[in-house]
Amino acid sequence: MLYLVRMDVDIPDAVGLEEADALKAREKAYSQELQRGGEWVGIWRVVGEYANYSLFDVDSHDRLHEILSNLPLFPYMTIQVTALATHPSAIG
Ligand SMILES: O=C(O)CC1=CCC(=O)O1
Repeated sequence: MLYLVRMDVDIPDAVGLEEADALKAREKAYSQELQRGGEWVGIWRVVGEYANYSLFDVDSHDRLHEILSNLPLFPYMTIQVTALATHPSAIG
């Protein structure tokens, strides 16, 4: 099942630079592990924003929720999920 996910990140100043850097490093490692495993198909920066669009290929809504809710930056994100179905004009 394919999902297009937009993540907007807003880390409050109260978190502090050191903690924010640690969270970002954990986020990167977590993301890259899931990319290597094939569930996180790709990630793109939204130009000019602290946000990304990501494509996930996972078995269930529950699995996507598990992945997203375990993101180290999850407490500081607004997340929008769009489930994708096959378009009738798609050739592949
Ligand atoms: O920087 C972001 O957009 C947040 C993020 C999600 C996965 C990752 O590595 O960074």
